[in-house]
Parts: sequence; C-alpha cells; structure tokens
Amino acid sequence: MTALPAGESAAGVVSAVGVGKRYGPTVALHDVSLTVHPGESHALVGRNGAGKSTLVSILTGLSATDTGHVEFGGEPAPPLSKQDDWKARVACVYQHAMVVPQLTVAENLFLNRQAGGGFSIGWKSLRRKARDLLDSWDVHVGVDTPAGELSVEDRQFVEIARALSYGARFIVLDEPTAQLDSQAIERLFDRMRQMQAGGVTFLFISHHLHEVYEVCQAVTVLRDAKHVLTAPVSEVGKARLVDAMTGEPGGLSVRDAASRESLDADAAEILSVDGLSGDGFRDVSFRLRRGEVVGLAGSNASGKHQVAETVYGLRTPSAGRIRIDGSPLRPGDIPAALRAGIGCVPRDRHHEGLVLEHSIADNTTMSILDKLGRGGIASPSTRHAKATQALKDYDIVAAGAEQPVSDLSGGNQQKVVLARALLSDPRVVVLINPTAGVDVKSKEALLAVVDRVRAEGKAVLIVSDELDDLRLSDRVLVLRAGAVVAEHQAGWSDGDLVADIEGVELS
Ligand SMILES: Nc1ncnc2c1ncn2[C@@H]1O[C@H](COP(=O)(O)OP(=O)(O)OP(=O)(O)O)[C@@H](O)[C@H]1O
Repeated sequence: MTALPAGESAAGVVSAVGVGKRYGPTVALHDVSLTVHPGESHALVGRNGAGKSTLVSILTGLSATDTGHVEFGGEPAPPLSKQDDWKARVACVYQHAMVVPQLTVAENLFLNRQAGGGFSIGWKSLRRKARDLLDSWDVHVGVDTPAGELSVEDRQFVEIARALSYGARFIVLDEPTAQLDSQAIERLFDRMRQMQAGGVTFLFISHHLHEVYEVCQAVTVLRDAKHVLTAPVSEVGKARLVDAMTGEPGGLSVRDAASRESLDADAAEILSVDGLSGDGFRDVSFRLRRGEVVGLAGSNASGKHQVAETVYGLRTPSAGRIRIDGSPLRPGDIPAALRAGIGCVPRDRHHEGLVLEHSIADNTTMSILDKLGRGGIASPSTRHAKATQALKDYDIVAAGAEQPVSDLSGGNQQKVVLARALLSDPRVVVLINPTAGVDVKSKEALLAVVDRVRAEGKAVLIVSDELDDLRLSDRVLVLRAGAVVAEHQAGWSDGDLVADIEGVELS
C-alpha cells in the first residue's frame, strides 16, 4: 500500500504529529508530522544532520518529544517508562549491533525473557523457541552460534526476528545496507518484500537513493529539521528528491577519472606493495604513483578491506613487503605508517576512527599535534582555527569546533574522520568506504576533496562498495577470495566491474 493522499484519515501504523526536539541550541526537529501506513516500506531521507535519527529515536521510544506526540494505530504511544509496550509496537535495527556478542543467537533472541509467567524456561525449550521463530521468518542462522560471529547480514535478520517476536510489526531499518555487499543487499530486499507480504511495515533510512526506488513505496524528506515532502515513490523522480533534500535545484556530478588528463608517465612511485599475504588475502601486488588513485573492489569476503588495513598498519602481513618512497614500512605498526606519511579513513569510525567524547577540534587535529606546536602541544586557538576551517572545507554540520563528536549526526562524524586523515598532509591516503553514511550532496563535496588532494600529488588507495567512490580511480583492482583477479582502467562500465566483482560471466 502506498501513502494516502493528504487529508485522508486512515490510521497509520505510526504517526508523528507536530513533533519538535531540541538539543541545547540545536533544533533537531521542528513541527514534523509523518504517517507510515500499514504494509508499506516508507523511506526517510535527508542530508546529514537533517533529523532522521532524532525522529527514529522518538518513534522508537528512546527519546521524548519537546512538542507534539506519537501515535500507533491512531492511539497515543505508551509512556517512555513502559519500554515493553514500545517493544510490542516498534523496533529499530541499527547499523551497529544491538546483540550481545558473547551470547548465542538463541540467548540473544530470548534474553531477559526466560522467566515469563513465573517459570524459568529451560535451555532446550529456549533453543527450540529460537529455532521456531527463525524458521517462521525463514532466517537460516544457527541458534547456537555466538552472535558476535554472525555476518552483518545475519545479525540484522536476527534483530528483525527478535523485534517480530515481541509482537512489533513496524520495523525501522537505519542504513541497513551500509555494510552489505550487493548480493547481501538483494537478499535483504527480497526478505523485506516477503515480510511486507506477511504484514510487516518498514521505515527505511538510506543515503542510496536508488535503493529507495527499489524497495519503498512512499518517501518522506526531512531538511534542516523540517518535513518537506511525503509522496508515493512512483511520483517523485530522483532529481526532485535531491532538490527536496538540498533545497536547491541542480543534479549531482561525480567526476570520472576518465574525464581528466591521464597520469604523467614519469610520475614518481610512492607506494609499492609486493606479494602481500595475510588473513583473507594472498600475493597481492600493486604500485601507486604520485597523483594516482587506485581503487580496490570486491565483495565483503574478497579481502579488499584487509589489504588496505595492512597498508596502513592495522594488520600484520604473513608475507610480502610494503615500501613508501622506496623505504620498507614496518609491518603492523599504525604510528610508523603515520610517520611514513600514510593517512587513513578506517572501516569503522567508532572503533578506529574517533574519540567520540572529545571535541571536533581534538579529533581533527590529534594526528597533527607535532606539526601544530612544539613537542606535540598545540595552543587551543591553533587547534580551534584548524578545526573551524575543516568544518567549512568538509561541509560539517555542527554548532562549532568545540562540540563533542558524539553530538554529531553519523554522516558528519564520517566527515570529521576524513578531515583528520587529510589534515596530516599525508603522501598516501588510504580510504575505506570514505563516504559511508554521507548524504548524496556531501558525497560529491568529499569526492571533490579527494580529487583535489590527488591533483596536489598525493597517492590515493580507495576501497569502497560504492561505484561512485571508485570513479575517481585511474585503475580499479578487483579482488575475489583474497586474490586480485582483474584490473579495470578508468572509464570502466558499471556492468563489467560488477560482473567481475561478483564473478559472473557477461553473455
Ligand atoms: N545528543 C545530541 N546532542 C546534541 N546535538 C545532537 C544530538 N543528537 C543529534 N544532535 C543534532 O541534531 C541534528 C539532527 O541530527 P540527526 O542525527 O537526527 O541527523 P540525521 O538526519 O540522522 O543525519 P545523518 O544522515 O548524518 O545520520 C544534528 O545537527 C545533530 O548534530
């Protein structure tokens, strides 16, 4: 079912009615109303910091509204103190895991529920219930598997099944595709369609607008904390959607490496990787020259992340050699890589990237303290000035440079990570999914920054699941099962590259 025309009064699965929310001086939501109708997949889109996550936290009972209210099926939402009542109505599956990694799937599914009705449920019965639940939603995951060992894909299915077991038939998926490769995304979408047919309603958040067209029937756009549009997806073209998100007309353009002058034939080599092997990859060799961008593509199991992580010192290789400007790089040593001139955007900004409770100024300047002041001590005003410039250069929505990074929206946190990587003025930049969680318009700006540092003569190694990120590359190396299986020069077609990534022959 698609969204009903304005004024039609069928009760939604959920409605936000005139919702407002502030964080100190920041208005995160202003008078936002939204109705999600039964059985639809409803997309929620908007630029970084538009208010999507704030609205989700209100629709899921995690935060209170300042103004307005929430209804389920036309009835007022339960008080926030009654979390079990919320769980029976709605759940959100986040990008980061909400399972306890040490516990098994069965324990995660029925955690804190073993003592229902005064009886304690035995271990055997708990496993059987878990198995029945997963079977009933066609989720093929072993109930005895520790949740920490699940793939992101399976973990999300387990979390969806857990939500359904509480009775909720309305599920928020917050950027569920961000860490999935293309085949896993297709499986997720198939499953969403099946569940929709079984009466489940979804609110779907994604920065990949093509996904909105693939899997959703209705779309709502938030911009600068306000609701600007709700409409059936079939009635809003992509250009109009982007205009609604940005508030200004004009499409998107990502510059293709094929459209720029080809690399200088005698550009000096900066990075050489020879016969590199390690956990998940073997015998990988490539060269990077000044001003060159090389992409690494492949499925999540291809080993592409591990190769990049070995280059910037997160992992120790079992064989092979990495040289920067001809000098061997000490393996498995991040500070050594930094000193040798490697800057990186890591895969996981929460664990390897940011100190969340510290300010934007601290985070962006932490790797350049020795350059800002003597003995690694920089005056607060120097750091403040650098960070304030970064806010501008990287299009970061924030109250100011001293705001803690934890206050920022996800996409804006990612921009802080990129700013930090580039502020150290590296010779080689290793970027892993650099635009993850970044909105379409900011993505363009970030890729333009990468193009600029390339033009300055830095070498860039970029690992991404997104073809748009890879378009900057002079060459893209495709990995499968840990080995480089193909190389595409700039100007590749999407179809050819994807066929190589997935290992299918094009007829
Ligand atoms: N706990 C908080 N404290 C202070 N400000 C916050 C807090 N949470 C969110 N904000 C601010 O509220 C605004 C809306 O943020 P929100 O996370 O809802 O955006 P979003 O649309 O989900 O963005 P993204 O696409 O980057 O995830 C932002 O300006 C953000 O900095």
